[in-house]
Amino acid sequence: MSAVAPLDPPAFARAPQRACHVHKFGGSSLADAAHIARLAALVATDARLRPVVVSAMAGTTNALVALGDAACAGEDWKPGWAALRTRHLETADAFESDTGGALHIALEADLGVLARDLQTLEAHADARDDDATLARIHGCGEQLSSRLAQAALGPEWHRLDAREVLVVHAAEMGAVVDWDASRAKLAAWRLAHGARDVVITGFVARDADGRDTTLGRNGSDYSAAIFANLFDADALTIWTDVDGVLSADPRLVPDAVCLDAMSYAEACELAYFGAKVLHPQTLAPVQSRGVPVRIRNSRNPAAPGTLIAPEAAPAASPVKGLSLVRDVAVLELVGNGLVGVPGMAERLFAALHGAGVSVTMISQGSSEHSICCVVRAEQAQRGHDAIVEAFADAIAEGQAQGVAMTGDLCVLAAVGDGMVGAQGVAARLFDGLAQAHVNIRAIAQGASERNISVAIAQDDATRALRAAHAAFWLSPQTVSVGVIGPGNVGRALLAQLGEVIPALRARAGVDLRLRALASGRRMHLADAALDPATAGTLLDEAAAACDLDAFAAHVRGGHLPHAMIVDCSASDAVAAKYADWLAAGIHVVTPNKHAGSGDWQRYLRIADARAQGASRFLYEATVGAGLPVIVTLRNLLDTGDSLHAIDGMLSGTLAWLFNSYDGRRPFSELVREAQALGYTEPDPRDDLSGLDVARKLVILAREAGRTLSLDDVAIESLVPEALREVPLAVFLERLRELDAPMQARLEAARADGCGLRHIAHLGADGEASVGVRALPADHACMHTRLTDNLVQFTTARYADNPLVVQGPGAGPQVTAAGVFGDVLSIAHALGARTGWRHA
Ligand SMILES: NC(=O)C1=CN([C@@H]2O[C@H](COP(=O)(O)OP(=O)(O)OC[C@H]3O[C@@H](n4cnc5c(N)ncnc54)[C@H](O)[C@@H]3O)[C@@H](O)[C@H]2O)C=CC1
Ligand SMILES: N[C@@H](CC=O)C(=O)O
Repeated sequence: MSAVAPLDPPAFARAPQRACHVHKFGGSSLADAAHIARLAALVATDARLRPVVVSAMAGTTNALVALGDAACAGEDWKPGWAALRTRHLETADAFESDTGGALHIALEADLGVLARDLQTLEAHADARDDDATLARIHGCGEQLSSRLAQAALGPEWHRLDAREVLVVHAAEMGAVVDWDASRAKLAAWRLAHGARDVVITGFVARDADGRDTTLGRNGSDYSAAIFANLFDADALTIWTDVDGVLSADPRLVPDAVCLDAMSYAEACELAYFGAKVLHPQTLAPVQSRGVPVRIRNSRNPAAPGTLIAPEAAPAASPVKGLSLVRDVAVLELVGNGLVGVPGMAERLFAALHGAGVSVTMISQGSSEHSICCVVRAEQAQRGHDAIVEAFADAIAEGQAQGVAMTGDLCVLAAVGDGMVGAQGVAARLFDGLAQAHVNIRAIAQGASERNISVAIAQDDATRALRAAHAAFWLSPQTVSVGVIGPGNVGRALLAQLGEVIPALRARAGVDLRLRALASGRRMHLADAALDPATAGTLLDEAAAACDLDAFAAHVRGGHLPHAMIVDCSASDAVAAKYADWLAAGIHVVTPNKHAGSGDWQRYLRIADARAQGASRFLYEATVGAGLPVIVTLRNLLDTGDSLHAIDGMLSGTLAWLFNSYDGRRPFSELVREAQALGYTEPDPRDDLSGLDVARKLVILAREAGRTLSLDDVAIESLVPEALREVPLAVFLERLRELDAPMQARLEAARADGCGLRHIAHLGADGEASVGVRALPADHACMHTRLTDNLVQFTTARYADNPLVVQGPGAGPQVTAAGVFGDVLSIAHALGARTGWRHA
């Protein structure tokens, strides 16, 4: 009997009439009659010899295990048996017309055997020790499903009960195939049945004494690989319900990608580390012959799937997949007396072996002061006690300090052939985990370099997996974005994002993903990226009530490396959240002036929070909309200049009003038009009262290091006293009350040869004022157009001829562009990350 698949099978078994392609269908591909019919259609197009290996119908094996347990416990198994019977017979109805009743008869016969076995277990306690009976019960699902598949495939197809040919024996590491015996039996079977296509039961086999057995849970994949070897197949396709092998568990990592190809070694590493690629044993029978295995989706046959072959072409990322083993514990033997003493490791692992404890990961520092290993949580106490016993003498004599056991851990493994000889891969992994604030408890990498494993707290598992995935598969400039306030500016920003995001991703690697949107009343949170162009429609009555904390938690808590909130509201309540968001590592961008000009203590808290969260707060659009006003001032100061004064026009609305107002149209009519054009604040009184300009002046003064507050600004308001406190709607109704005073003011200015402009001034001594001024025709501010802002910086360097920034200072499009500019300058700065290269 040979444990390893022989490379040279007997000649009679090696003489295929035509090329051979083994197909294996899992339970999900046999869920019902429609699936089974699809199975038949999928193999129909294959011109090669087609051995088809089937699992039981989805859920059947679990049901059979439960029936066996019930019978052993003397419980009533009949309702469960009847349900299985009904399911299979009803499925058979879809195919029965083709087989003239034979199918039902055959199924009833299998179900009869099942019932008899269950009865035996129920009635005879001593029969419960008979593994063969249980194996027959557990493997009954494949008997039934193979009959259904055969009926769907057609009368020219054979059916092979694998127990007739497959001989195995149980071993510590699972079922071992007796290749010579199996090959001889299959050859005899084929001689008797001809070289026709054949449906084969997966999972089941017999031992050398002819007793029924199984290949263990998920053994159908193993069956398929064994038959691919026995049939000398050129290819094996495993049909399942996913498009192929993914880079990580998609339930935990929404960005997991389907891999085109991987090597046998990579597939084995991932399988051992919990990724549901293939049963760990599966590859051995095909590996010895170099048979390529393709994992495909029977529900989406158009997808090419994942090819597993001896070698895989290098991929973009050196790491091919990430997997998690949950519920593990670290056992650590510590002792000064262990240093340099041969045999300590041997004693420890012998103790674990003796206790039947399997070791998942091993790590020992070169100091030899401690040895630690990771074991399954349910075996941890047993392992701990075994090590304590094995080292009882050393512990008693003080040479070993004892054995520490740390539970609630999991192991995250990064796997890939591309890691071999590559520098910087571990750095990238650890950097990703550090950015996600994940603490690493133990590290292991074998000399094969195909696998780096880290033990981490179980609570960190999802965050760690996402961070590691992002580190290898996502651009470092991938940002989870939440937008607040889809009004004039917010809507324009969403439209601009919608137009530019694809090009940004392709050209610059900047991957902005809109995952949350909120108005004052509603919010919509999404895991996958929303289309910014249409996202506004999601804030209908069905959307959730707006909760800014939940909003921020969602934006931050995603699977993406960075988070950013763009506040396009004019709300002080939203601005009050910035410090918390920044401290939590969320970048904030806004045209909202409340934070920059509001309470001084809050302003200071925001500055502290930026440092605490290593996050950025940009607000260029708060002054001059899309104009580079704040950045100009910052550059002047950062390069050592000192500010003397700021003068000019800081309101787009008031600029447009006074540029347009010549007395022919009432002032109130122009105010309504400015509002309709999106120039005004949500409440136009903020503009007319001078408050909006005062806010901008405070923002600039603070940028220059001054502790100015709104109360320090002398503000002239254009809003009559009687209209200052009334509701907005009433104010708008009574807007005409502005007309007479404004007409009088214009006429007085004209009488002096002047025109009207709204002017802001910040002086060297901190004096600040905003209000309407009558200016001569040759004044620079009289040569502005439409919504032009004109900001004049008088500084030490620009003392005689001030530096001027001029251009449109209001309007949704230009403001949104200013906001977008801030978003991009943050995203671009996120670029640098540890690279890798091959030695
Ligand atoms: N319109 C312009 O030309 C410029 C505007 N800005 C600033 O941009 C911001 C937005 O201006 P507009 O779009 O014109 O105003 P808008 O009134 O059209 O839009 C404001 C949006 O904020 C939302 N909102 C209000 N309170 C909220 C809250 N508590 N939580 C969440 N969302 C809330 C509203 O539902 C609305 O969607 C303001 O802060 C404004 O000062 C800055 C520069 C120029
Ligand atoms: N309403 C403001 C908009 C920009 O801050 C203005 O008119 O300037």
